[in-house]
Amino acid sequence: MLDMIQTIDVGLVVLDKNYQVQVWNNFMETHSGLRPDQVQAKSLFELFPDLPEEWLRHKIDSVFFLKNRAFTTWEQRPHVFPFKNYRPITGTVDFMYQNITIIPLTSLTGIVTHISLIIYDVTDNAVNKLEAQRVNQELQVLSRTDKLTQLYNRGYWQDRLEQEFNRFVRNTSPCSLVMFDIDHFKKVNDTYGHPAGDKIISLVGETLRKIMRKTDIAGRYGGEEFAVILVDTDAAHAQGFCERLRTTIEAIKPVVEGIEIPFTISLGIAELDEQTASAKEWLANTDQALYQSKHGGRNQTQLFKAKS
Ligand SMILES: Nc1nc2c(ncn2[C@@H]2O[C@H](COP(=O)(O)OP(=O)(O)OP(=O)(O)O)[C@@H](O)[C@H]2O)c(=O)[nH]1
Repeated sequence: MLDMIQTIDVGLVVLDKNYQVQVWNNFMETHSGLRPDQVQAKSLFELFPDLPEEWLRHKIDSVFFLKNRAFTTWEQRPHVFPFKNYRPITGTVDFMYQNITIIPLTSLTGIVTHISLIIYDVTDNAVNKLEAQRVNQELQVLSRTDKLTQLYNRGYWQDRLEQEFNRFVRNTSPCSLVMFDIDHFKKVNDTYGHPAGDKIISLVGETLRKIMRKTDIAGRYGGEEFAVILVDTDAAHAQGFCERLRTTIEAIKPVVEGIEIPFTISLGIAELDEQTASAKEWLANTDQALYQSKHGGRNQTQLFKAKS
């Protein structure tokens, strides 16, 4: 029995009521560097001052008291014992991830005199799961990002528009929607080529990201059309934002492959109000304001006004 306990590939520690070590198997010796005779009858917390003492005492005490098993997982606490990780495949992490089971050891008279800690090395599982989570998160970001501008793509942005509309219905803090479009962009493509056009689109995305607030929700709505939800912003402040964006873009005069390509944008704004029945209507109102800017001579901002 003792031979078996010594050679199994999990850690086994038996503690008495004073947290003093009674059994310390090979696994524990190998990973801690402490021989059984060095730990025998010594308090676990003196041997390992870095252990999460209060938390572990609480767990162990409840096993003594309730006579039930307790478990801790690496998701709650990556490791309890600070053992180094030597596994070849998951060698990128420094510490061994651990799951621990705490088992009450009952005497013939039914009293819990000792508890046993079983320590499982779950580094491979943990690292694989963390890696899968990281990749999923990355995929999620990629699936909602427009490659050229690093803004949200149309699909994701439209979901956010619906969300903001529903939020407004609940708490009515002001919210404005801006749509804008690069003026005479067909001419830019036709004159300087599609790659130059792409550079201009990406430059607009970059400028927008610099000017907007972190809480604003910006997307590339179409080819050379952009949309921004200005959270907590009324029409007057949205107008200030639009003019800042418009004049900044007008002043850029980018040079693409040695040629200066000045360009401008036209913008439309609609502040959300109680008369707006849906996100779709909000978008249509904003588009109408943008249309007025185009027809008013471009390079300007127009505000949607509901017909009275
Ligand atoms: N380079 C590039 N061009 C695009 C992209 N998406 C759409 N376009 C082009 O954008 C142009 C849009 O042209 P129009 O809708 O006629 O509008 P416009 O020329 O900007 O004129 P106004 O909007 O009326 O000022 C078309 O030539 C499209 O081919 C893109 O991703 N890259």
